[in-house]
Amino acid sequence: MKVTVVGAGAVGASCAEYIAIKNFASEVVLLDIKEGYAEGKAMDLMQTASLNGFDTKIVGVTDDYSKTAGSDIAVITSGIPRKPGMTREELIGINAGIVKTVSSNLIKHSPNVILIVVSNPMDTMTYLVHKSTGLPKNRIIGMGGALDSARFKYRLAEALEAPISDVDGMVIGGHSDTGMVPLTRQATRNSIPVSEFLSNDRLSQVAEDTKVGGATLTKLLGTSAWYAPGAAVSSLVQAIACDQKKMFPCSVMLDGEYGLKDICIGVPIILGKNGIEKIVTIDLNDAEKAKMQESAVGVRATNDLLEV
Ligand SMILES: NC(=O)c1ccc[n+]([C@@H]2O[C@H](COP(=O)([O-])OP(=O)(O)OC[C@H]3O[C@@H](n4cnc5c(N)ncnc54)[C@H](O)[C@@H]3O)[C@@H](O)[C@H]2O)c1
Ligand SMILES: O=C(O)C[C@H](O)C(=O)O
Repeated sequence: MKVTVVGAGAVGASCAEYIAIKNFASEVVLLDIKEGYAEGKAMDLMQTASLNGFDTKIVGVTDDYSKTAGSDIAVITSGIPRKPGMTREELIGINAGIVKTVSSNLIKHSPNVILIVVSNPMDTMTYLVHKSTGLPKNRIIGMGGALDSARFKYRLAEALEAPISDVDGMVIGGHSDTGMVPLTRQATRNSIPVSEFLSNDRLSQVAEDTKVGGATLTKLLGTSAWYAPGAAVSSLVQAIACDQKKMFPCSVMLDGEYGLKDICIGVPIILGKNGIEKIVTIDLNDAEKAKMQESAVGVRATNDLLEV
């Protein structure tokens, strides 16, 4: 199993590290445009192999796509991150051009590749990859919901004063400060609805903290987060590589599901060796449906800024 990660910055390197530590891939190619940068990150990571006990070979290259040839899965993290006070949507001007070029280069050398889009604004970048590459829709997956759901579980566990392993929950909708839809009604602690333990106000607070999870970290760090994003991407890569048929909310092209068409937005999917094995439709109540539609309006407004 060969995996390419484009962008050897914070998220790309973290993602490569988690993939290696999980030890399911034979090779990870890390590619960056900055001369020597990916080579340096790859060498540093390889020097952790004997300490962390993995056999995955990590190779770094500077903008040489021939080294990515035959990749089964490629992750696109190239582009700029936001600074405190910015929205993800403000990154579109620079990142759209980068994501378009990178996805085209990847496909030239790996025609059967499954692409995972991470660069922000992620839902719109995923849409752009669909429109510019024409790849079958099962092979283009945007990563956002897996991360947002991990943050939701963190906030739920905090509110419940429970271990995170007791908690389950999912975030659907757009990967933006206002567009996320944390499914508080369906969240559970050991299969018991969390509403049995938390007041409506506390649950609303959990949802709001989840939605601004990325912005909160950006304010603290001066740039956006990388550990949880890297771990989330590595989980998606593993689900595909190991044909796990696991469910994650991901940004995928919809064709009528959830009443939406011609948009990439976060919904639950089953991930396996073919990429998207299935889009899962869950029963939402009227309030949740309205939030999803509102989220879609936001994503479409950003899509409208694309020149495709
Ligand atoms: N979807 C998500 O959940 C999620 C989570 C975290 C970060 N992000 C996004 O991921 C992106 C990367 O974040 P980061 O913190 O790793 O940024 P970073 O600046 O640390 O790394 C980005 C890297 O991309 C490289 N790059 C730029 N143009 C390139 C090109 N044409 N080809 C190859 N490499 C190129 C840069 O040299 C840099 O090393 C940002 O857009 C950020 O907003 C998304
Ligand atoms: O917040 C960001 O800009 C990066 C990423 O989308 C995140 O949620 O951490």
